[in-house]
Amino acid sequence: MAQSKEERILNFVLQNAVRGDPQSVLDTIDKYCSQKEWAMNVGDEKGLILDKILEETKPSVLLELGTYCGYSAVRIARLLNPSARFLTIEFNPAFAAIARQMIEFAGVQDKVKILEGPSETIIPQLKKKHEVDTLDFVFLDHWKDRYMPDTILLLDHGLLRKGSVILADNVIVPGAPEFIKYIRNNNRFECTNYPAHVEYMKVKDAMEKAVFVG
Ligand SMILES: CCc1ncnc2c1ncn2[C@@H]1O[C@H](/C=C/CNC(=O)c2cc(-c3ccc(F)cc3)cc(O)c2O)[C@@H](O)[C@H]1O
Ligand SMILES: [Mg+2]
Repeated sequence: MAQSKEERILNFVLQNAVRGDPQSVLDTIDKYCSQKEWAMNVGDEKGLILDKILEETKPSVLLELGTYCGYSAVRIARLLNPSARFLTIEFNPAFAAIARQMIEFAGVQDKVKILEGPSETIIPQLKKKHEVDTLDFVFLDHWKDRYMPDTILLLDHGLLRKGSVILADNVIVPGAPEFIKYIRNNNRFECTNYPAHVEYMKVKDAMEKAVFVG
């Protein structure tokens, strides 16, 4: 069976990165995706914005929507303290399998748990089935038309508390206009925009941080 792009990225990492070294996994994915095949990883420029916000927030309980190949899961997990709990939701089984191998190769498997399935099904299960009380940090990087409904779902299920940080990728390209309209006009969130570029391209993009004020 012909290999998928995602399998090619994973194999390039397995053959070129250093096992147990998350930074080498990130650098190797970025090298492959900037030189050989573009892929929708958050990348290093927006990744550094993500790193800075994580270091400011120091979250203990985190959720990511849209694992894909696991680049941002590795990026986030490498900065967490051992007691932190990080859940990432992915509904494509092939991508989840690749991400699992990527996370294990990077050596961060003890900090990340991949939950396979659609976010709208899993979010309502987080409290009872996954023993989550509230989330300190949420990274939105899945289908862009899901950012708003899933944010509302998080609110409806009492998963946000005063100070919870939501960080959304791609608010310019591909764009998440209804999410931006919703979150910037909702006085329960304080929003900050972080201009950047689409990963591995010169096209302008941005990330949006929304802090829940309770
Ligand atoms: C049902 C809810 C739900 N539940 C669970 N998992 C879900 C899900 N909905 C989606 N997934 C998974 O998330 C990932 C999708 C991510 C979608 N991301 C972009 O489309 C994107 C595009 C560009 C770009 C494309 C073309 C350009 F020209 C420029 C930029 C750049 C970026 O950074 C981008 O993130 C996949 O793994 C899905 O399986
Ligand atoms: Mg993205």
